Amino acid sequence: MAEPDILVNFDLAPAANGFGASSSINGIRGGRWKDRFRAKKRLQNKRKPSFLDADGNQKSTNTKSHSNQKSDTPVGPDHDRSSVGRSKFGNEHGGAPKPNHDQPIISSIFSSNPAPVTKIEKTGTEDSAPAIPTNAPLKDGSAFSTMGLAPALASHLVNNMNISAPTSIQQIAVPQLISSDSDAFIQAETGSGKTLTYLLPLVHRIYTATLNGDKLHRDSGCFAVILAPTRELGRQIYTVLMQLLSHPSLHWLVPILILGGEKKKSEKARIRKGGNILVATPGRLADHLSNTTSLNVGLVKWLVLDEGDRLMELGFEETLQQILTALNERAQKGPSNKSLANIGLPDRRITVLCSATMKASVQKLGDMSLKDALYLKSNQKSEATGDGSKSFQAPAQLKQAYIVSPAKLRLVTLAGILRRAFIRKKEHMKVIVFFSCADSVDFHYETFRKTEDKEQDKPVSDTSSDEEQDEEDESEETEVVEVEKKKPKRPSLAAKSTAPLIDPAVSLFKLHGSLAQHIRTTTLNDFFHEKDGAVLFCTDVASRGLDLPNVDLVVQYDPPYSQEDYIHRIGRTARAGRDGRALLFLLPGCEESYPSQVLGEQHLTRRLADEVLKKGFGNAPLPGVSKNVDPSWKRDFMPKTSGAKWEQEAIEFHLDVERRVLASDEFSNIAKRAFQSHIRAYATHVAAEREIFDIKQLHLGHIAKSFGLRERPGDIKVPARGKSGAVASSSAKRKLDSIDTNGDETQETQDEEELRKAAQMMRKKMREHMNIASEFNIG
Ligand SMILES: Nc1ncnc2c1ncn2[C@@H]1O[C@H](COP(=O)(O)OP(=O)(O)OP(=O)(O)O)[C@@H](O)[C@H]1O
Repeated sequence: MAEPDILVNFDLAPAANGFGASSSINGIRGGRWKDRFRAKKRLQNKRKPSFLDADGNQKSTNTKSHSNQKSDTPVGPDHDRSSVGRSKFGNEHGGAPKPNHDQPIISSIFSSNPAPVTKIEKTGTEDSAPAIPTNAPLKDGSAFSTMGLAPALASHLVNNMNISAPTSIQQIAVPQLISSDSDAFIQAETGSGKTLTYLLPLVHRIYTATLNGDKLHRDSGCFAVILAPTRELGRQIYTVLMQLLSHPSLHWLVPILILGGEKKKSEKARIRKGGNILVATPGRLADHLSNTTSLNVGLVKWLVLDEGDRLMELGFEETLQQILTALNERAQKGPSNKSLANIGLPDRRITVLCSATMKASVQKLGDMSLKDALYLKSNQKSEATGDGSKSFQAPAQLKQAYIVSPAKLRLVTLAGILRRAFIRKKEHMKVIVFFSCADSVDFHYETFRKTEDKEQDKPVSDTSSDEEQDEEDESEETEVVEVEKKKPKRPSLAAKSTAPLIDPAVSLFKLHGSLAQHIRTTTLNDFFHEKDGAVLFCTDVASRGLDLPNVDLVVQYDPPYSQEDYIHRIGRTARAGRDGRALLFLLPGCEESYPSQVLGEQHLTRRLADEVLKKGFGNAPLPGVSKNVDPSWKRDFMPKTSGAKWEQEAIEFHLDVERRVLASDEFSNIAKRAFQSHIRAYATHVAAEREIFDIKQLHLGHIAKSFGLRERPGDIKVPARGKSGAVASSSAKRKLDSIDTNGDETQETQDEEELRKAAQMMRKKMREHMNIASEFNIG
């Protein structure tokens, strides 16, 4: 955990006069923990009591004047202090102050914010002309009918699927995969139609094989296996496959979908009936290969590994190896149906690996599964790079931007962006916002849906984990696509609400790996079909492969964990030649180097935080924000600002969230969990990026503020999961306490060596926390 900040946030006696500090220690306010650490040491040596300012910064007590103090705690001494949430810093009688950790920290979101460290050279506007799309269907006269596809299939695409011309990768790869029996690695931009790129050749070849030989049936055997890393992606591939197979000449070809989280019994029944193309997640397929004798894979001629790098990242390497071994063993026994030999299917099993990005894990998977593979790559040139040679290029028409927002302004900035987005364009518009962890998704969902209406959707229960890890759980009432069609109508189980704080007409959804599978499925389905404006708050569970229509904007509220994740997240917009915008949130300071150091190949423009807030809050009053905030609150806690309407509106918005957190144990617990998980997730950035996402630079007080929390970070008691309302003493808090009170760790020296050791120790502790994967709810 981010103990460094806690070093100064703990166990420091408040000042005799809560408003008495005119300056921070040695002029240091906020800033790096190291500086505050040193300041604290110096102060301890002088044995002077000190206290925290409203932002969790340390203040000395040796001055009574507060004339120079920036109005962080705009609370006058004569104000009534009895209300919940009022500041009670100080001791009116001037006696020795006692630490009072029960008191919340009240501060303005607009004060004490660190300024950006980089110069603003070029700012972006939302209205500049889009570049020529690089993942669009070709307009050079290319047609599916000239690519070697069976005429029935080519006309089916045009007439029934509304797909008239191939994309660049389709034009390159489809003919090669039709004519060659080589393995292949397909790499092309997000949204460039890779799914059809591998489905078309294999469906074509199975189809033409049946023209040459006996009619095949669903129980003739399985010819192709397609593996997807997530259930959502598996379902999506299955849907595209169903559309392709809906052609009358292909009705006999039966696809089967087998996914983690689904009922194994019903899957077994479907496998027994037979199917020719299997779409699966790896864990569940491996399970069936071991336990379902009726699964006939002796004839498998294609193995497709979609989102190959993600399959590896999720730890499926061993499972994939098992699958490959099982397929090899059964193939060696020869086709189980002799009459199928020599009908035109490939002699050997073809493996196709697919990804929008190329990284070491994909290469490893390639080494494991491919032999003399063709490397099939889109040759669409990006204006940005000119030669199309970059391996991490986003579609050229996708407008990428970033915003440097101080921690305390993050929440209102997000609100401003979302409001603005729907003021500009309402109908059909969809926005996806990525968060680092499930708890943060939950908090922001609760924040923006702002229900005081008890009838509104209840919090959804957390019953299953991300991806496939909970595949053994058969207790869930989940259905596969075939069954869904027959279900009687019932109220949707989607994690969906209205979003009055954005726009009353906008629907808000949330998606993460801790939601039960049936809720995930329904949520995605409802978001997909939403006709009006919609916002999806999600984790990276929605970053790969998902093809959701009309997504105009992708916001990365928390930065991604790798360059590849960045590309995949933003790739949820600007698909198949459409426009799209992406916005990345960064904190002032070392994070500002992220675009140049990590995303060098991308072209991000910078948007100004002030501009965003002005646009989001400057027009109409927020419809959902309570205007019944106690006027004395406003008097006490709304600092003197420039007086601009947008500032006042933003402050009202934030105060309203804080008020709701204070007023509800349930919401407060959600906020605390989110804060804790957010910090922990932050510490999991890859080692190479740790200087950019440096946990030691985080100002925990400010981060807590962005979760509507007023407690000092070290006083935040994170409730035990699952026991609503019950607040358990968090282990994190104990550990943090021990850092502050353990003399071995804090008393001795002020020199650099000591500091270095402290930093090392804290990093180690962080890693220990991080290893307890279940403790923080990422996914
Ligand atoms: N030739 C085409 N013309 C128009 N639309 C197409 C064409 N091919 C595919 N599409 C559409 O483009 C969208 C993206 O396709 P797909 O999901 O296969 O992309 P992808 O390259 O796999 O993306 P990602 O890398 O994000 O997984 C889908 O809506 C699909 O229907």
